[in-house]
Amino acid sequence: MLRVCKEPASTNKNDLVAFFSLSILFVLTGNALLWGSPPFERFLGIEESRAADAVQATPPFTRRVTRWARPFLPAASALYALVESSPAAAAVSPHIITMTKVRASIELRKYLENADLTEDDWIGALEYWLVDVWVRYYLREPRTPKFSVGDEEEATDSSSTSSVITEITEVVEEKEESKEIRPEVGIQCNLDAEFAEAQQLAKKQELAPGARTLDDVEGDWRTGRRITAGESMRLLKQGIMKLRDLEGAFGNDEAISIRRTFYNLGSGIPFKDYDYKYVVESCCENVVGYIPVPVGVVGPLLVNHVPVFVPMATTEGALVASTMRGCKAIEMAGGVKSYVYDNGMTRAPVVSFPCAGEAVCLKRWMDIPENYGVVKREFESTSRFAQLKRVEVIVDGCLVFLRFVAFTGDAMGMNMVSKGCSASMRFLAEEFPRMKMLSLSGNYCVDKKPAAINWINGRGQSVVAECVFSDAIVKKIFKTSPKEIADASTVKLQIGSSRAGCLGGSNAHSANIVSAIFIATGQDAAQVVSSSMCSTQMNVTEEGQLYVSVTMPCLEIGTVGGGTILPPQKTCLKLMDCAGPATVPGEHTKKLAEIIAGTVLAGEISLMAALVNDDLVSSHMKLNRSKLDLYPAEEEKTRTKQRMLLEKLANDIPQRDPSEPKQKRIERVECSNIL
Ligand SMILES: CC(C)(COP(=O)([O-])OP(=O)([O-])OC[C@H]1O[C@@H](n2cnc3c(N)ncnc32)[C@H](O)[C@@H]1OP(=O)([O-])[O-])[C@@H](O)C(=O)NCCC(=O)NCCSC(=O)C[C@@](C)(O)CC(=O)[O-]
Ligand SMILES: NC(=O)C1=CN([C@@H]2O[C@H](COP(=O)(O)OP(=O)(O)OC[C@H]3O[C@@H](n4cnc5c(N)ncnc54)[C@H](OP(=O)(O)O)[C@@H]3O)[C@@H](O)[C@H]2O)C=CC1
Repeated sequence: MLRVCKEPASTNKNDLVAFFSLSILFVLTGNALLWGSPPFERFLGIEESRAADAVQATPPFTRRVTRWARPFLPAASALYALVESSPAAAAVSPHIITMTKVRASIELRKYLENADLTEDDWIGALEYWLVDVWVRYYLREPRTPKFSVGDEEEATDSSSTSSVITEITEVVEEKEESKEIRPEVGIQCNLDAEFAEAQQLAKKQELAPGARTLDDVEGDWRTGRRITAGESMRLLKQGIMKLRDLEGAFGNDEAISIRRTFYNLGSGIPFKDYDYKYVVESCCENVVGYIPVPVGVVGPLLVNHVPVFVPMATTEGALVASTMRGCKAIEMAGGVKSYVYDNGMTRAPVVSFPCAGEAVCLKRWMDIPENYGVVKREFESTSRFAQLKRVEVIVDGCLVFLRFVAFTGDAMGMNMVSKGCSASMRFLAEEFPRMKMLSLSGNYCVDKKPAAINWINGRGQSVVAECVFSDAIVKKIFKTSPKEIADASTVKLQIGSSRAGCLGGSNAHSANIVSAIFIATGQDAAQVVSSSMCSTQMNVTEEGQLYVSVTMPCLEIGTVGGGTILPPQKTCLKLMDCAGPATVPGEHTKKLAEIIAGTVLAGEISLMAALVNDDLVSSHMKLNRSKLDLYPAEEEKTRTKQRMLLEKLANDIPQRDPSEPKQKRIERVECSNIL
C-alpha cells in the first residue's frame, strides 16, 4: 500500500540508496525531469491499486520509465517526506534529481552508502552535503561542444577571453599604425617569376647598411608591430622566430611566400590560387604549397539504382580506365547493390592498476549498465553527434584496454572519439584513483595499422556490395568467361592470399580504388591500411552467371571534418552528392561507403579479367609508362659514369712489357701423376 507520508515512511538506508539508484535510472533514460512531474507526484499520493490506471494515463515513454520505477516507490515516498520536512533539502534536491550531471547523482549514491544513518543529525549532514553538490555541479558552466578540438573548460573563462580580445585589438591597431609610418618593403614572392628577385631583395634587406638591429626587429615582432618579410627572414635565420610563427605575423599567403624563400624551394611546388584559410590549424602545418595529383572520374556507376560519377585521384595509369570498364559492365548488369550493415569508430585507451585484481574490478564495473551509462554520458557530452555504442574491455595482467565504439554522424570521427574518450577516462580516473592512464590510444583501437580486430569486428563503416554479370556481359566487356574469372579468383584471392598470410587482403586491388577516392575526397590517406581490407568473392551461379561481392568491414570515412573541408575535395564529394553534413546525421557517410564499395567491385572484376587475359603488362605499358624523354641528362650522366668506370678498369689491368721474356707456362699436373 502506498501513501504520502508526512513523516519519513522509511529512513531505511537501503531504501534511500535504492531511490537514488532510481534517479540515476531516470537520468540514463533521459527522463530525469520526471521528478516533480505530475505522474510521479501522482504516484507519491495514490494507492497502489490505482497505480496501474495512472500508468496507463501517462504518455508511452513516461509510462515505460514509471513502470521501472515501481519497485522504488516506497523509497521515493520516504525522500518526498524528507524533502517536505526540510526546507534546505527541498530547495536543492530537485536540482540534484533533475540534474543532467549524473555524476552528482552517483556521488549521492556513494554518500548514502557510507553515511551513518544511526546518527541523530543525519538529515542535517545530508542537507549540508546536498548544498555542497548543488554548488559544485548545478552552478558549474555547462560544457558546449565546439567545432574544433582542444576547447576544454579554460575557454569558458570569460574574463581571460576578454583580456585576450583586448590584447588582440591593441595589436591590430598597432599594426595599422605602424603600416602608416613605415611602408612595407618586405620581399614579395607571390609570383614564381619574382622568386629570384625576392630572394635578392631579402638578402639586401638583411645586409643593408643602416638596417635595424635584430633587437629592434625582435622587439617589434614580439609586441605585434609590423616587421618586413626581409626582417622576418633575419629572425628566422637566427632562430629567434619559428617558421610556425609566420602566419600570426603576416597572414597565410605572405607566410607561405616567406617560408618558401626560407627553404629555397624555387617554383617546383605550386602555391597560388589556393585558399589557405581552410588549411591553417586544420589540415597542415608549415605549409609551403600543395602537391597536385591528377583526378580522373569513373562512371556512371549505378549504385542502388542511382547513377553516380566517382572521382579518383591517382598517378597509376590504367587504374581509372580499368575501373571505368568495371563501371560499364555494372551498368549493363543493372547496377550494384550496396549496403552499410554496421558502423562505429573506435579509440582504445590503456590504463594500468597496481594489480590484476583491480584491473578486473574495472572490467566488472564497466559491465554494470548504470556505470556504463555514466561513462556514455560523459563521452557524449563532448559532441552534438557522437553516440557511444559500447565499450569493449579486455584485461591483460594489470593493464586494461577499453575499446570505445561510437557512431560519429557524418564525420570519420577520430578526433571526435578521442575527445569523448578523454572525457570518459577523466571520469573513470575519479572513480578509480589507483588507475593510471598510460595512453589515450593503446593500439587496441586499431588506427592505421593492419589488425585482425578491425577485420573481424569492423571499424568505421562496414559495407557489402554485390552484382551479378551475365555470361554475355563478361564475354563482351571482359573478353573472358564467368568460369575463368571465378577459377582465377579462387586461386589468387583465396589460396594465394591465404598462403601469403594476407590480413584483410583476400582481394585483388581494393587499396587502389580506396586510396584514389580517399585522396580525391580528403579522407585521411593513412587509413587506407584498414579501409582497403576487403573480401572479394567471384562465383559462378547455377545459371552460369558471375556473382561478385566485395565486403569491406572498415571503411574509415567522413563527409565533414578533416580534409573534406578543403574546397577541391569538397567538390569531389559534391559530385557524388554527399558533401558535408546530411539532414539525418550519418546518411552522407553511409552513401559514400556504398559508392566506394561499388567502385571497388568495378575495379576488382576488371583487374581479374585483365589477369585472366594476360593484359596487365600490355595495358600498363600503354597507359602507365611515360613516352616522354624524361631523364635525358641523367641517362647521359649514367652512361658517362659507366664509360669512365670501364676505362679505369682497363687501365688498372697490368700491361705486359713486350721486352720481358714470356713466362714459362705452368703445366697442369694431374693428381694421378703425383701418386
Ligand atoms: C586498360 C584496360 C581497361 C583495357 O581493356 P580493354 O578491354 O582492352 O578495353 P576496351 O578498349 O575494350 O574498352 C572497354 C571499356 O574500358 C574502359 N576504358 C578502356 N580504356 C580506357 C581509357 N583509356 N580511358 C578510360 N576508359 C577506358 C571504357 O569504359 C571502355 O568502354 P568504352 O568507353 O570504349 O565504351 C584493361 O586492360 C585493364 O583493365 N587492365 C588492367 C589495369 C588495372 O586494373 N590496373 C590496376 C593496377 S594493377 C595493381 O596495381 C595491383 C596488382 C596487379 O599488383 C595487384 C595484384 O597483385 O593483383
Ligand atoms: N585525434 C586522433 O587521434 C586522430 C585524428 N585524425 C584526424 O582527425 C580528423 C577527423 O576527425 P573527425 O572527428 O572526423 O573530424 P573533426 O575533428 O573535424 O570533427 C568533426 C566536426 O564536425 C562537426 N559536425 C558538424 N556536422 C556533423 C555531422 N553531421 N556529423 C558529424 N559531425 C558533424 C562535429 O561537431 P561536434 O563538435 O559537435 O562533434 C565536429 O566538430 C582528420 O583530420 C584525421 O586526419 C586521424 C586519426 C587519429
